[in-house]
Amino acid sequence: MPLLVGGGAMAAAVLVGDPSLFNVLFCPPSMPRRSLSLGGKNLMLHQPPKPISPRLILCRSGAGALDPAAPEKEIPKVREGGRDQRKAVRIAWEKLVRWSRSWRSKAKTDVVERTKKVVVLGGGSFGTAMAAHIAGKKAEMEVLMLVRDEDVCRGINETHFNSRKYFPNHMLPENVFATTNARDALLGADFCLHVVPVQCSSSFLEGISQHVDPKLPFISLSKGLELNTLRTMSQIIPQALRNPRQPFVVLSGPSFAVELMRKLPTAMVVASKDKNLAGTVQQLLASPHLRISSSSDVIGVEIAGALKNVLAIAAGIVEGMNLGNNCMAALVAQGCSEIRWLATKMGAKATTLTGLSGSGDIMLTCFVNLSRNRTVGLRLGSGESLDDIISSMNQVAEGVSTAGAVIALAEKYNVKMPVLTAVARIIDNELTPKTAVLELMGLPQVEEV
Ligand SMILES: NC(=O)c1ccc[n+]([C@@H]2O[C@H](COP(=O)([O-])OP(=O)(O)OC[C@H]3O[C@@H](n4cnc5c(N)ncnc54)[C@H](O)[C@@H]3O)[C@@H](O)[C@H]2O)c1
Ligand SMILES: O=P(O)(O)OC[C@H](O)CO
Repeated sequence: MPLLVGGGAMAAAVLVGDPSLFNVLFCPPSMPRRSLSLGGKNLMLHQPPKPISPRLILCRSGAGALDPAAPEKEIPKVREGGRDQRKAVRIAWEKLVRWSRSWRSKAKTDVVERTKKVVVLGGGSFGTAMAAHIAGKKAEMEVLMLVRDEDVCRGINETHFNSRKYFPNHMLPENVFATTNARDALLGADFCLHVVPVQCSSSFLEGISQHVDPKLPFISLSKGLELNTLRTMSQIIPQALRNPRQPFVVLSGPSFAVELMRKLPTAMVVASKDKNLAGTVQQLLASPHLRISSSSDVIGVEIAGALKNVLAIAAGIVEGMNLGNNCMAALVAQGCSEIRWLATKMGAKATTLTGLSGSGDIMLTCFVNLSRNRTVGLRLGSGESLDDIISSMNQVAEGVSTAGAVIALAEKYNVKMPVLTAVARIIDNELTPKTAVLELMGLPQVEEV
């Protein structure tokens, strides 16, 4: 693949046709160059001295890629440089390793040691993946999933698979069990993971509240806003349980269930008003393939997690309409600003919005086809009706309901949110994707804020 040199060439490549035909790179003037005429324009070209391939950086991928026992492929040297420079880099790396080791030596492990039982509310895609993750931390720990479906329950207990809709190829650890009985599920639990879709969480929790210990810490993984009340999970859970003091943390960030299940490296954030509880849950969940940061910004993490699903629908629409990469980048950047405008007015910290639960999850959900919200958008953009899309899906896409709630919140906090409002209008079938794009492109050209 030829390599285009310099900004002029890059602009020219875009003008003359398909930029994907080129490796585009800025090179030092000392590199040998040749010129080429392309589409009537003279471009400077050269072949790279060595092939530059992502494979040199990402040697291995997939499940088990982090297994320390697996043989390491030799990484070819791709960078020339003086001995002093290499030494400086090595020293910087060694400093990082020492710092990391001293942290790890101080890290507490008592939470996992003293945890005997974890209950997981919700037997869907993410509930199953998180149950498997926690069970993998200690074989003696009981991880009990509360599910609705008797068949799913039997499948998990008898075959160790949740294969009816999810993960037919992933055997669950032996210490994962299931029940349909809320009392049995909650009895004696040390922690509770809440992984039920937002719109049905309140009624579900009201139905089981008599079995919930008022001191049981709730870890919420559900991402969304309740449609009519505009509540987040940190409001829904204590209200449904009629206990304003129910210990609560929210866990969010870029994390597709299937990748967690495959033990691929993942990073998330826990947020709680109770710093000790955030630290405790961090310890409970962190593993060699799951990094957990902590935060006190509950509203920031919740709003970012809820709104990224609506933005992912917008990104899918752009993809479905084949509007190109420029459009996608512009849309996602605008969406990030809209999320920041609303979230900061609601009290979120700007740093949260550029962290894992904000930018991290926005990148994952807007750009990766595994996202169900993006898939809804993609199908809307390709001309399918929302009813057809929803009736053919067997998993939740939280952004569909959250879209309506966002617009009500935007009004309440007096924030203009053109992209997210357009998504809500498309979902309400009041605007076609095409008209929405034309209207968004016609908005006043304003100063960037
Ligand atoms: N799947 C992921 O990769 C992922 C990652 C991070 C967060 N989440 C969040 O986790 C939450 C759950 O997502 P999921 O992927 O597990 O969804 P899912 O559609 O795979 O499963 C939903 C589960 O909730 C149960 N459920 C549905 N309605 C219910 C009701 N009325 N009462 C009780 N249970 C009910 C279903 O039986 C099912 O077990 C969502 O808020 C989602 O945004 C999902
Ligand atoms: O499949 P989605 O769109 O619900 O996204 C799943 C997770 O939220 C990704 O972090």
